[in-house]
Amino acid sequence: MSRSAHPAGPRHADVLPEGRSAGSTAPPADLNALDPRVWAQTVRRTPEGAVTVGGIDVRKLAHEFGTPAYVLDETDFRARCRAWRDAFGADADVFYAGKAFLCRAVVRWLHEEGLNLDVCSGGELATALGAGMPAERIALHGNNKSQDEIERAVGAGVGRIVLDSFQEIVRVAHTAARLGVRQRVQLRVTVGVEAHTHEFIATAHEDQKFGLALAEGQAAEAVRRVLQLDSLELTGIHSHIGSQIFDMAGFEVSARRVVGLLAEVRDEHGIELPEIDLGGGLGIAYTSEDDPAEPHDIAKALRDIVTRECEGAALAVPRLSVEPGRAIVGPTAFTLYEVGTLKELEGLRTYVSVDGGMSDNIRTALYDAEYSVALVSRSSPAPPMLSRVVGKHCESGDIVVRDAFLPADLGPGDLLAVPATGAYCRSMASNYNHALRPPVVAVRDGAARVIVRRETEEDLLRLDVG
Ligand SMILES: Cc1ncc(COP(=O)(O)O)c(C=O)c1O
Ligand SMILES: N[C@@H](CCCC[NH3+])C(=O)O
Repeated sequence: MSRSAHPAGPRHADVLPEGRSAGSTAPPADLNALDPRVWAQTVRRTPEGAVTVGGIDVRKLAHEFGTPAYVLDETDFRARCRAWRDAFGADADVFYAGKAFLCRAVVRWLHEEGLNLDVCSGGELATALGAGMPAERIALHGNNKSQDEIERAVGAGVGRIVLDSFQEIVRVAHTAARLGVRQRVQLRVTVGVEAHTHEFIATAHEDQKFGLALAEGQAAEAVRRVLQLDSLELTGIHSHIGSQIFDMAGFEVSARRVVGLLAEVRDEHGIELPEIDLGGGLGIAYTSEDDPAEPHDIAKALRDIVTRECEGAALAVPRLSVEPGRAIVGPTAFTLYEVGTLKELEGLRTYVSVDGGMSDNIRTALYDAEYSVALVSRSSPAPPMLSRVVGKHCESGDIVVRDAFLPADLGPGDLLAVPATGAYCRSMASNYNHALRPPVVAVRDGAARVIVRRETEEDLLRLDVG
C-alpha cells in the first residue's frame, strides 16, 4: 500500500488506519532512473552514467571527502524553506525542527530564508544562538528540560517555551520571575490521536511521555495554573501528533481538540489564546511508493481545518504555527557509501556491505524504515539483483536498505547512494564500534564544502580520559 498525504475529508475516528508501505516487491522498470520524489532537487544522472548533485560528480565528492558522507543539496534545502514559508504566509509561523538535523550552516540558512527554529536541548539552543538565530525566533521544547536549559532559554530571551508538565510550569515561572522577565509559553497537550506511523514516533496518544492529556483534564488544569503566574504569558496550545505521517486526518482531529480547549479556556477564563501550534510530522518519500503532499496543500488543509473549527466555536482564528523537520531537510540529502564486499545467497538475495551502516542510519533498525538505493558512480545495463544493503557493524540487524534491486554487475568500489537521509540520520548517528561519524557536505552551484566534518580517531580518544 502506498503512503499518500493528500488532504483527506473530515474524519471522526480516533484510531487512524495503518499506512505502511509494503515495499518494492518487483524490480523497477529502469534501475538507473532516479525518482525525483526521493532524490534531492539538483540530483541528475549524466549521459555518461555517473550522478551529479549541485553540478558535482559524486565520484569527485567521494574522492575529496571520503565515504560514507552525507551530501546535502543546499539549493533544495533553501527552496523547501521558502516553499514552507510562502505556503503558510505572513500570518503564520514555520519553525524548523532542529532535531531532524542541525548545525551552524543550517541555522544561517534558516535565518536567511525567514524560518524560525524549534530546539529541544541545550546543545541545539547553543547551536542556534551561536549561529546567530535571534532568540525571539526560537522555541524550546522537551519533556524534561533541565534547570540549566530553562535558565539559558529564558535568559537568552527565547520567543517561546513549550511547557510539557506541571513541574515545568513551576520551574519556568520561578526562573522567569528570578530573571525579571515575563516568558511567553505554550502548553503542549496530548489530544488522544493514534497517528498512523511507527509506534515509537507517534506522540499524541495518551499513554506516553509527552504533553498534558486533554481527556484527563490535565491540560485544562495546566491552563489554570499558568494563568495564575505573573511571570508566564500563556500564548497558546501546542499539539504534535507524531512523525512521518501521511494522513491529514490526524491533524484534523488534533486541531479540533485543540480548538475545543481554546473554547473551554474562553468559557472558563474569559480569554481567547492567540496562538495554536500543530507541530510537525509531515511524511516524506523514502521510496517511490510514498506520495507526500506539497507544503501549499498542507498549509491550505491546516488553515481550513483551524478556520472551520474556530468558526464552529465562535472563536477568532488564532495565529497558526507548524514545526516541520523531516519535510524540510529529509529529502535534501543522500548518504554516499562505497561497496566493500558482496555475498550472494543462492535463490535468496545478495548482501551488499557498505562502509557505514547503523551508526550513520539507525532508522532501518529502529523503525523498520524503508529506503531506496541506487548505484551512482556509473550506470549499468545489468539485470536487477535482489539485494540487502548492510553496514559493517557487529549486528545482523545492521541493515541500511532491507530490500532493493541493484544491478547484478555491482562490485567492490562502486558508489551507492541512499536518498532521503537528511533527517534523523546524522542527528541520530552514533559511534557504535567506534565508528567515526560521517561528514555533512553541502553542495550548491558547482561548489562543495564541509559543514560538519568527519570525526577522527583523535575526536574519539579525546573523550577517553581513563
Ligand atoms: C514537538 C515536535 N515538533 C516537531 C517535530 C518534527 O517532526 P518531523 O521531523 O516529523 O516534522 C517533532 C518530532 O517528531 C516534535 O517532537
Ligand atoms: N527520530 C524519528 C522521529 C522522531 C521525531 C522527533 N519527535 C525518526 O527518525 O523518524
